[in-house]
Amino acid sequence: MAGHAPSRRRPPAATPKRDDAPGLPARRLAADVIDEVLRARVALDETIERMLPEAGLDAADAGLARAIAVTAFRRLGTIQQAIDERLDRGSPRQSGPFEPILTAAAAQILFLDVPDHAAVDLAIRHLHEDARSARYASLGNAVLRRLVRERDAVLAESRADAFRDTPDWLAESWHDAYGAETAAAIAASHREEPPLDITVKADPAHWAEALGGVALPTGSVRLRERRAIAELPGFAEGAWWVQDAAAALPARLLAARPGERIADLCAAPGGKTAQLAAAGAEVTALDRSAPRLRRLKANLARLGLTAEVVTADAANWKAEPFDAVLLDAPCSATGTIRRHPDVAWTKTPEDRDRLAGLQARLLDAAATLTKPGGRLVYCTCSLEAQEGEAQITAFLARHPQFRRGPVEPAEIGGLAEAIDANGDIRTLPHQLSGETARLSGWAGFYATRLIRL
Ligand SMILES: C[S@@+](CC[C@H](N)C(=O)[O-])C[C@H]1O[C@@H](n2cnc3c(N)ncnc32)[C@H](O)[C@@H]1O
Repeated sequence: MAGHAPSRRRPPAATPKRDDAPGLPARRLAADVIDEVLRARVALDETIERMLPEAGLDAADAGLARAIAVTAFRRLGTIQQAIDERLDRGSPRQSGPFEPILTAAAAQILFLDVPDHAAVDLAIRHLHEDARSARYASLGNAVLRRLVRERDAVLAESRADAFRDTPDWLAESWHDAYGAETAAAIAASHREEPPLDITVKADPAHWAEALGGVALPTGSVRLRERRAIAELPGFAEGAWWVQDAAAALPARLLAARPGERIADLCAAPGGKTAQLAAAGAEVTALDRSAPRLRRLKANLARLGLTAEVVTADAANWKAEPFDAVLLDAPCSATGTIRRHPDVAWTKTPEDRDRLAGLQARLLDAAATLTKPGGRLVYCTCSLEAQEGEAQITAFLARHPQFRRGPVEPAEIGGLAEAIDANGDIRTLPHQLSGETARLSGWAGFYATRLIRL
C-alpha cells in the first residue's frame, strides 16, 4: 500500500461475478472511486459525479459511498500504514482491486459508524467478485479482522502522529513556511469534517437565526448542522450561496462600488463574481472553461444577479482596463484539503511549480487590465508560499508601477491573525475558533491587494 502511481484506469475484472448483497453496491462505488482518484489523480467530487449514474444507487447508498471515499482520503495515511503493518509480506502483486477494497473497508472500521461485521463481510464478498483479488480474500479477511481487534491502538498511534495523514512534501512545505507548531495544527484541522459556510446578499444576522447558524465576524454565516442545501430557507429565492468564509475575503478587499467596471478573470463557478455583482459592480466574469461558466450562469440566475460572461484564456485576453481586477488564480488548492481531502493525495510539488508559472503569466495579464489608480486583488486557495507570498514578491519586482494596499483588520472583522507582516491576507485552516472543532477553522487562502500607480 505504499501509494499508487498514476496510471490508466484499471481494466475490468477478469471474471465479473456480481454479488447482490445489500450495501455492497455502495462499497463497490467507494472502492472504484478511491482507485480511480489515486490512479488518474483526478478530483474526488468529479469522479463520484461521473461514476454515480452507472452505479444506480439510491440516495442513502450514494451518501454512504461518498462518506466512505471522503473518509478514506481524509485518513489515508493512517489507513495505508495500518494495513501495511498487517500485511507481513507487503501488498500482493497482481491482486486487482485488493488495495482499494481494503482501504474502503478500513475507512469504515476505523472511522465510520458502520457495524464491523458489515464492513468486513461486504469487503470479502467484494474481493470475491474479481478473480485477481479473490485469491487474496482470506488474507484480506485476516487483515480486516485484526483492524477490528486492534482499532483502539491504531487510532491512538494516529492521534499521536500529527502528520500521519499528510504527505511528506506538504508537511515539509508547511513546516518551512509556518514552523513546526503551526504545520501540526494545520494537519490536525484537516482531520475534522469541514463546516458549511454561506455568503448572504444581505443581513447575515437574520440568516444566521433563520438557518440555525452563527454570523461570523467577517460577514459569512456558518451553519451548525449539515442539511440538504437546496431545501434550506432562502436557497430557492437566491438569498445566499455556499462559500467558505475564507474564500469570501478576497472579493471584500476590492470594496466594489455600484457602477464600477470589475473584471473577475478566473471566475467560475462564480462565488466571487456573485459577491461583486451583489455589491452593484458591472462585472465581467471570464473563465477558460465553458462547462464551468455554464455553472456560473446557473448560479447567477438563481441569485438574480447579472454579469457579462466571457469564455477566454485570461493570459492573452485584451480589453479596456478596468477600475478593479480580481485574479483568483488556478492553484494546487492545498488550502482546501479539509473540504477536499483527495487534494493532498492527488497534487504533487510538480503541479505546484507548474501552476506557479501559470499564475505569474496570469498576473502579468491582470496588470495590463488594471487602470492607473485601480485595484488588483490576487488570491489562491493554496497554503504554498510559491503560489502566494513569493509570487507577489516576484510580481512587484517585475511591475514597479504597482504597490501593496495593505489590508486593515477592520476590513475582515478584526481578525488580525489572518493578516501577515506585509498587510496581505494569509488564512490558515486552524484559525477562526468556534463552538466545537467541527465549527472552527476555514480554508487556507492567500490574498493581496495591489494598487496601480
Ligand atoms: C480557483 S478557480 C476560480 C473560483 C472562482 N473564482 C469562484 O470564486 O467561484 C480557478 C478557475 O480558473 C480557471 N482558469 C484556469 N486557467 C485559466 C486561464 N488561463 N484563463 C482563464 N481562466 C482560467 C479555471 O477554469 C477555474 O474555473
